[in-house]
Order: sequence, then structure tokens, then C-alpha cells
Amino acid sequence: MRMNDFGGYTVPAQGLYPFQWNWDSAIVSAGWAVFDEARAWEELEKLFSGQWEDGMVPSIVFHRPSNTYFPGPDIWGTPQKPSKSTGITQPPVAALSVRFLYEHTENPELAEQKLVSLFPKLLAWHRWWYKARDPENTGVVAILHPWESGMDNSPAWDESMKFPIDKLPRYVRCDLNHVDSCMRPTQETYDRYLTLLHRFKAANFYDPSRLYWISPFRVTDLCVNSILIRANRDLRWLALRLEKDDIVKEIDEWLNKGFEGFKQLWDEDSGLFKCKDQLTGKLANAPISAAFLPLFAGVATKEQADKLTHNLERWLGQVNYGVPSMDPEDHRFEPLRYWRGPVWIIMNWMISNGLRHYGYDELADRIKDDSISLTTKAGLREYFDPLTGDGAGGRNFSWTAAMCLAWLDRPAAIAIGHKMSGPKKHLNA
Ligand SMILES: O=C(O)[C@@H](CO)O[C@H]1O[C@H](CO)[C@@H](O)[C@H](O)[C@H]1O
Repeated sequence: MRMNDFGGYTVPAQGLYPFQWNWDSAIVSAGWAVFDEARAWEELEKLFSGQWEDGMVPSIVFHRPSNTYFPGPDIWGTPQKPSKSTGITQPPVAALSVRFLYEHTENPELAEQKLVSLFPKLLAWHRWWYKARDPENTGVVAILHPWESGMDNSPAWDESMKFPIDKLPRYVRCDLNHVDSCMRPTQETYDRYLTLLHRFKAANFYDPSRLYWISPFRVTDLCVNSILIRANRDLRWLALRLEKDDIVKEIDEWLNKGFEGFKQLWDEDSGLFKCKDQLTGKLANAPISAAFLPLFAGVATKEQADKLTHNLERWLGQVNYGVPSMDPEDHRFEPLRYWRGPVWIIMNWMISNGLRHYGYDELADRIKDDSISLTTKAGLREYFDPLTGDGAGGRNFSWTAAMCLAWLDRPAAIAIGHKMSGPKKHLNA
């Protein structure tokens, strides 16, 4: 963590990801909290220093230049706001971290002060999600780029990414200088990432009121939506501390709508939740590990939870280390390629945490134990091969380190996300 500290923000991995990434930083701040609280708050403040006027918190904030990542600030070309950044966002984990920091603080005065200054920023971001990404009031929000999901290369996007590729300015990828191409997205996938970027840039520099309507990629993603619901629960908990009753009511509305919205993502045939293409109305035919995240959100019914765990046990029976990012029996499963098979410790944390809330302690423990085995065996890698346990992708990876500190090294009762709160009717778990 100290090694990747670039001065108030932590890069996910040197070289490969040399800027401040949004959901990485939120998780990393929970790791800092375990041994340097002031630094933990600073991480979040630095992230929110990149917040846009309309409330969006960008997926990457480019605090200082680097030529080891593509696409960097010159390609994104966003106006200085106040730092340069991307024009898209990432899963809203930050409210979870603020609650974790606040609840476990050894310096209540500092925590109170930071909460008061960060709360309106968190609220503005959550409001942005509903305004900019659910203008049709469905209860669930849209992502407009695979990078927004955090699971960039997931097979869940394969169908929705079949839009025509635009004529692009010539470009050179940097990721392949750091990681073997067999682990990264294909060239065609990158062309589509870039097509979206350039179309959004042409829409008056990522104007949020236009992007939703013009994007050829518009998907209801399980990862963002589950995290948003869980983050709403923590934002509500924080609003209660600050005695902001009107805001509690506003959040309850989001939770009510969210419970309804998630119903359209359940696929009874497979016993899994699925992402949904909003433009075709079809569920994505891809059994991915985010299917289990509605447990983390607390929106799955008991019956759904039973079916999910049945599937999860089958998946775990096929690998040596869980949880693979896609069903290992699916023909598209690739144990080493980005989001198409490998294990991510942050996904394990969310799945294990959700299972525990639903009372599946044995499975929750198994996933935690696998995560300990993987990080012990292979080190702090970006992700891991579920068959061999080998590490892959970036090395000395910040959020993997943070997960060791804030989750794996701690008893469940004080780990990040130990408590799922909210009104009784919103607690299926
Ligand atoms: O592949 C990339 O270039 C970037 C694009 O944002 O995405 C990967 O790395 C990020 C930093 O660790 C993570 O936040 C994402 O979840 C992960 O998929």
C-alpha cells in the first residue's frame, strides 16, 4: 500500500494502472483504515476531488501524467474538473468505505468531521446515478461502457458489444507491455471500447443528459446495481447518524424501486441473476460471478438464494479455488482471461459477505479460505487462475492488499461490510 501511494492516492498497480481508479480507491481506503486512518480519509477525499459538478465520480482521475496507460487524459480530453479524468464512472463502493471508516474509527472527532464533508458528495453521486442513468425510472441503473462495470471483459457484454466499430484514430495499447495478451481483452474489444469513448466525447464532452440516449451500449449490470443498493444501505445508515430524515426517505425510495427493478434480472431457468441489455430487452446469456451479488445487495429472496447457492456449489465443485468469474462448465470459460474465468478477491469478498448475511456460513467460509490460500500461495496479484491457483495480471496489486487487511485478516464481525442494514422490509436476508 505504501509502495503504491502516489501522494494522497493509491495507484492500483504501478505501470499497468498508474492513476487513481474509482472503486479500487474506495476499497483501498478500507485497507488504509486498518493501520492509518488519516491516510484512509485522504484517499476518499482525493477521489472526490475529481467529482464532476453534476455529481458523477469518474472511473479514473488523472492527477499526474504517465505514459504507461492507454487511454490517458489526452485521449479522453475532458475539461479540467478540477483534475483531468475519464468521462464515465465505476461501481459506487465509496459509501461502504465511509461507513467502515466511521464505524471503526479510533478518532471519532476526525471521523465526524470527514463524514460531514464527504456525505453531500456521496449523496450527489448516488443522485447522479438515478438521474443520469435511470431517467426512465425503472429502479435499476444503466452502464454505458463495459469499463463502468469494473468487469470490463465479461462475456455478459458480448452480445451488447456487437455494434459497428467506428473509424478510429490510430492508437497503441499499453496494457500488453505489462501483461500477456492471452490474459487481456482482444483487439476487437478494444476497438469497441474506443468507439464508445469517441462517441461520448463527441456528445458535447460526455454530457450526461445525452449519453444515456445516444449510447449503442446500454446495459443493466449486476455488479453496479448490487453495489449501488448496498451502498444506499450504508448511505442511509450515515444519513441516520447525521439526522437527515428527508434524505433517509429519499434513499428508502431508491431501495423500494431497486427491489422492484431487480425482479426483471432473475432468470428462473438457470437459477441465476443475469445482466440485461436495455436496448434489446434481453437478459445476457452469461452465467457470471456477479450473478451472486444480489446476495450482497440483500435483494434476493430466500428461494432465489437457495437456487444461487446450488449453482455456486456446482461451480466450486469444478475448480480448486473459488469463485471463478464465469461458470467453469460454460464453453466460454477461460481460466486466465480477464473477467472470463479468473478469481478476483474483491468479488470473493462481496459474494462471501452476501452469503453470510443469508446464513450460508459454510460457503462463506469456504470462499474466504480460498481467498487466503490464493493470496498466500501467489501473493498480491490482480487475479488468480481458479484451477491452478497461480497469480495473474498485475503484481503488487493495491486492492488485493486492502482486501487482506480489511477482510481476510479480520474476524467477520469487524470486517468491511460486516453489517447489512436498512428497513426490515428491505432485508430479505
Ligand atoms: O483494464 C483496464 O484497463 C481497466 C479499465 O478501467 O480495468 C481494470 O483495472 C481497473 C484498475 O484496477 C479495475 O478497476 C477494473 O475493475 C479492471 O477491470
